Amino acid sequence: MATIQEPKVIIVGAGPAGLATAACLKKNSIPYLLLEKDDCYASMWKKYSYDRLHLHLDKQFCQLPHIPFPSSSPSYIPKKEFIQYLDDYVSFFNISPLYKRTVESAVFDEKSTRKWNVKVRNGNSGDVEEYFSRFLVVATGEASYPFIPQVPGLENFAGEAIHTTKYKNGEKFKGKSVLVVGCGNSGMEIALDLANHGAKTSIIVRSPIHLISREMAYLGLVMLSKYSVPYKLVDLIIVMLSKVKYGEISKYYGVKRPKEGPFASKLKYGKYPVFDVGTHQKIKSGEIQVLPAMTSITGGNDVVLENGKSLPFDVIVFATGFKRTTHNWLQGDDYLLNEDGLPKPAFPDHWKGKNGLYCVGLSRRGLYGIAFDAQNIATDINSSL
Ligand SMILES: Cc1cc2nc3c(=O)[nH]c(=O)nc-3n(C[C@H](O)[C@H](O)[C@H](O)COP(=O)(O)OP(=O)(O)OC[C@H]3O[C@@H](n4cnc5c(N)ncnc54)[C@H](O)[C@@H]3O)c2cc1C
Ligand SMILES: NC(=O)C1=CN([C@@H]2O[C@H](COP(=O)(O)OP(=O)(O)OC[C@H]3O[C@@H](n4cnc5c(N)ncnc54)[C@H](OP(=O)(O)O)[C@@H]3O)[C@@H](O)[C@H]2O)C=CC1
Ligand SMILES: O=C(O)C(=O)Cc1c[nH]c2ccccc12
Repeated sequence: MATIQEPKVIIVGAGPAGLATAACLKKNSIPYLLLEKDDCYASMWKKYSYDRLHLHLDKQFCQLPHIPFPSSSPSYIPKKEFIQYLDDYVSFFNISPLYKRTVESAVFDEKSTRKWNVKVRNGNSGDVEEYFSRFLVVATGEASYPFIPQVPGLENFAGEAIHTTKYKNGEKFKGKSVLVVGCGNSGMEIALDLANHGAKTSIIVRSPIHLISREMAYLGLVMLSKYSVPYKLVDLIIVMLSKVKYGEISKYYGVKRPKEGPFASKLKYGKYPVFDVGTHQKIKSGEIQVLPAMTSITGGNDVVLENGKSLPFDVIVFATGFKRTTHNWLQGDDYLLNEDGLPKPAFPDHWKGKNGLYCVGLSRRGLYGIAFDAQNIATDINSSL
């Protein structure tokens, strides 16, 4: 029986960030343990996202360390093909997460030689297991907890109310009156999918938004990553291109663009620009109705809006994003992560905490940011051994 080396590193979360970190540690022959609460890796992609999802950045900005996408892949990778890429990645690096293991506490013990003490609920047996390591990597994602706002009367809504993580496609909603709450990339693309499937679709837009094309995002990222063009100038160019293509958006959305540019808004406030993949045309044509914020639900199916109007719906899809729950289990970290589970240190030093604590995939730079973080973490741990 091979002796199981005590892991030098415990990685929490087997999404793309945890997988990338595992691969980079493996490249440095550093033993790790990868803990995952679900029954598979990349569950957000495999189980909790909708059918028509594509990577909305060019593939060169979405690959994980050491393995490029096949040259035959399209620029914007469909979900199924991205999952295949992850499957190949896991096989190549022989990554074996420990599944159904929810980390319930991680405590740093200065006096112990083993430093991080991680308690885990085994989803199969219900038992609490204990693991120890010198280093701990938080890879639990920006989108680890589906957020549904507290809407007065929601508990009595007579129709169906779901979060985007439960939405696959619009087939079963044909002919139904569906309200999408939230106009981020999930909400805008799901509204398009619903309209394409014959649902009577409305979407709530309550805050300023940036509407850009995938090509504009590509131009922005190339300017930033390859030519180090200052953010402010990139944002100025992107907003100008957006105005040329989409005009004054308040005419259709009832809101203006934010004062700060798309890249600045994303990095400072986590407000992502909306990549238009066809929704704008349906909003312009009136096929998708834009509504103001909702205030409550009354009388079974009626949604009350902030303009005082009340409209009946059969279905509500909450495209209201995600929160993090790191603060529920990570103890003793007063440096790296804030109450919202995001890094306090500014980029590019956001991935390294104290006492051997690291985070990966929390820099609001998507898969591109994951590759950056994972390689830095493995290099830093390697230099500490
Ligand atoms: C719908 C959607 C589309 C996206 N599209 C893109 C895109 O096109 N391009 C791009 O660059 N980025 C995109 N992103 C952003 C993000 O970069 C990627 O989704 C990527 O999957 C993030 O990977 P991750 O590993 O950081 O997080 P996740 O994929 O969320 O993985 C985190 C893992 O941690 C596990 N976990 C959480 N808490 C615990 C715990 N306490 N114990 C054990 N395990 C735990 C979860 O089960 C999960 O498997 C998208 C995000 C979403 C939600
Ligand atoms: N590759 C792709 O094609 C896709 C990528 N993504 C990515 O996944 C991540 C998550 O995106 P997404 O799921 O859209 O979540 P986001 O957090 O990006 O968007 C949430 C939206 O919900 C709105 N909202 C929240 N609460 C309310 C409320 N009470 N009433 C009305 N609106 C509300 C927010 O508006 P407000 O600003 O007013 O709070 C915001 O517009 C992002 O990084 C995104 O870029 C998502 C889908 C597709
Ligand atoms: O899609 C996401 O969640 C991402 O964070 C991908 C991403 C990386 N850099 C960006 C710049 C503008 C918009 C999205 C992204």
